[in-house]
Amino acid sequence: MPFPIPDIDSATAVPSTPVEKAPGRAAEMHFNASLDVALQILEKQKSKDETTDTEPKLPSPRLPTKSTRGSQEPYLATPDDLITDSTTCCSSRASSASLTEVNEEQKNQLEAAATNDLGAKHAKDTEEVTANCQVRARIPYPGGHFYLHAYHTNEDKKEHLAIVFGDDIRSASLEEPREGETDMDRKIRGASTGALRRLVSDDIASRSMHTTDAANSDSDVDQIDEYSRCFELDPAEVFAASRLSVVDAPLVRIHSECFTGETVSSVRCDCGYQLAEAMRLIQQEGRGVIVYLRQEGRGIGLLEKLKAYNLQDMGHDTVDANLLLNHPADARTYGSARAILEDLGISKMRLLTNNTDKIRQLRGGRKSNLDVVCHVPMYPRWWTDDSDGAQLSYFRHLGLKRDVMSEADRYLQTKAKRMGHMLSFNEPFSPKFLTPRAPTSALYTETNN
Ligand SMILES: Nc1nc2c(ncn2[C@@H]2O[C@H](COP(=O)(O)OP(=O)(O)OP(=O)(O)O)[C@@H](O)[C@H]2O)c(=O)[nH]1
Repeated sequence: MPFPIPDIDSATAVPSTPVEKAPGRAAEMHFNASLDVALQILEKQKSKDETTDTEPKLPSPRLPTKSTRGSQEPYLATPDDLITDSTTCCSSRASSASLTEVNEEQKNQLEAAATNDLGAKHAKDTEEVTANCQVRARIPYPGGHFYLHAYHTNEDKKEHLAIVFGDDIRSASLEEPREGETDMDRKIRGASTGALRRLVSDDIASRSMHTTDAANSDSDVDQIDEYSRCFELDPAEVFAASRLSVVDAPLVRIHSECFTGETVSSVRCDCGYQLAEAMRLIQQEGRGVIVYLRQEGRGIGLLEKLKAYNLQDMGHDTVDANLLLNHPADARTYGSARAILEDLGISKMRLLTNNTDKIRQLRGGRKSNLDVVCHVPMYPRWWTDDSDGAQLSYFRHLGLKRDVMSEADRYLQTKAKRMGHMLSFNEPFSPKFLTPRAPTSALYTETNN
């Protein structure tokens, strides 16, 4: 069920403060801001320790700095380490008793650092990004097939991907002729040849298929009422959003790489589930795109994400763990995603997400002509229905009853509380908090007409 997008500027918990700076300078500012915050935290912790030493303390994490790495001697960082060694691993700079005891005030400081990060990130994302599809190949999938598109962009050196359902969604850059290439060369990279080439080129030139009116029949009134009530939205708006067709505004998911969640089925997060669910929903409609960005660990990379996991095991949530490692809470940008969607001829979309920052960034940017007409929430199915066969493997890993808050639930709760994600929770965690299940089946069957 798609939703009109609420007022995300006021709803989000992570405010956006645009910073008019060049990317390099922005990164430097981020580093300095984070360093300042870490220093302040250490100073505060030190003076607190000197004045009130009555509170019981958790054991302090002992992280080696560059000078002691390799020795068996445990080492506790001092503020001096923070200023003298800017090349040392971030975690060593932030290590102190404060890692295990981040109080409210410190949390606010970390939050402020996160805000600076977001401003810097938005400034960076105004750079013009172009995407070039290198190859397209058909991938058999239960119930049909999709086309995997591998892209190069001028933003980084990674191979970003587009998982495309629907034969009519074509990449303009892939179809462009390359100097000296034969028909066989074109076939090998998945571009069209002969008569098909002319057809596809005409199609790409007109892109007329994206302007068809919505044509679905009545939606389920009860479900619309339920959603309107739950999210305090105007039922008329919800109804209008539910009538958008797959041709007019296809389902799109912008997904960020998560090796742990997707490849080794970790249930510390909901990433693996979300990818599978997005593929299921889009395949059900028969048309849509998943842009798969190689922004592992919200852009900090797998290695740093694993360090963040260890901090989480010491009691920090995903946001604080990133900040304590001197990374932004979320380092991702969406310039490549915008460029890929534009290359695929997608101008309007229903975005599968709960993330307000993602919506804002997709709509923003200097060159963006993209229209996110509504968002389709990604509720974890295990909140509402644990009998769905499609999710069996997930539940096998999860192995939990619904009244227990899993690690993935905690991860989702942090996203809602601290990152402005549109997910609702009741406290304390109990089955009562369950949000009504998205009435996707009824709606998506209708839009298939
Ligand atoms: N740094 C860090 N990244 C994580 C962690 N858990 C998952 N990720 C990464 O988070 C990214 C997915 O982002 P999420 O915040 O879960 O979701 P989202 O894409 O922002 O929002 P939705 O569109 O609503 O799913 C992937 O790149 C994961 O690798 C973690 O604990 N720390």
